[in-house]
Amino acid sequence: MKTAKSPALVPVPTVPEPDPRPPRRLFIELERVTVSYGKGPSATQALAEISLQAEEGDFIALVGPSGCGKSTILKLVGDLLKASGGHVFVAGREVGAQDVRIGMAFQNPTLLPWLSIRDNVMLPLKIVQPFRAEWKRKRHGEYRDRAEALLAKVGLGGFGGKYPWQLSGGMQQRASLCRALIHEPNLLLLDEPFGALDQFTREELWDILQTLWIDGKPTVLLVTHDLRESAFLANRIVVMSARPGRILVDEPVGFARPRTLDTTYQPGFTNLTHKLRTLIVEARTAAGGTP
Ligand SMILES: Nc1ncnc2c1ncn2[C@@H]1O[C@H](COP(=O)(O)OP(=O)(O)OP(=O)(O)O)[C@@H](O)[C@H]1O
Repeated sequence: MKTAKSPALVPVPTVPEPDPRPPRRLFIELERVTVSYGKGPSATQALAEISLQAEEGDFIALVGPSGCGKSTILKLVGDLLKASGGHVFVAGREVGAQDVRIGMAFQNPTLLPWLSIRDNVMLPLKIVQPFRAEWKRKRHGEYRDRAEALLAKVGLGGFGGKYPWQLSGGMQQRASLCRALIHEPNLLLLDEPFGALDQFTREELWDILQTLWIDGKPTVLLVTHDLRESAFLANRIVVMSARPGRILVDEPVGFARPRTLDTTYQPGFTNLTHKLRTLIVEARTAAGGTP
């Protein structure tokens, strides 16, 4: 008598599940870019030929020896500097050809001393379209509420009416982060934003920045000398050689989000920061610097 074959024994062809995530767009592309400052024999070659790509929503940390051209890359992508050679594309067009909403923060919070914290934070809404068109109508209502909500998110609820000089350095830097993010930028350029802060405040701000990035998913380029900071925040760490800067390593960082300070004590984390440190020490030594 024939018995029916157990269906479990028949191999079922598997069709791959469609990936529910939309494909990510290439957002930044540096194609064989070089930069020299000045001309003739006194010119400084800041960047050797470099190529770098970032997808929409990437969080990339740029690390490397002092003077290797990290800030130069931010200036190129922010259209504050023209490349000497090669091409810089942002949002699919040559940089500058298309309006991209950019937020920036630097080591020095650069808040305007004659404006309240709230007015400092609202500044991009006064300047950047499409917000600018509605500035007069919304500055005392919706925009003010938006600034207050963001300030509350970084622990500055109730400080909107104060002036920069009434706040500590860490509080000013929080406000400067709010100003960088109030207009919901697609691109966030951060140049050592926590470099002048003590370790505890810095770690608090990592957490805040991570939350803001998870919420808004801007593409971020972060310049930092703090390797723990780079490994805590970034999903890719780009290590550069000494000047003229080249890209030595493009290291993916896969720790689960949200990362916490506990993440920084895991062996994988310390191994990564150790590896980065070794690379940078080697790069400095190769360039004749102190190991
Ligand atoms: N406007 C300028 N004119 C001349 N040289 C410049 C100018 N800006 C930068 N440089 C030089 O170009 C090189 C790269 O500078 P950049 O600021 O990009 O480096 P960096 O890696 O961000 O440095 P750091 O880590 O010390 O902040 C440095 O040697 C710097 O002295």
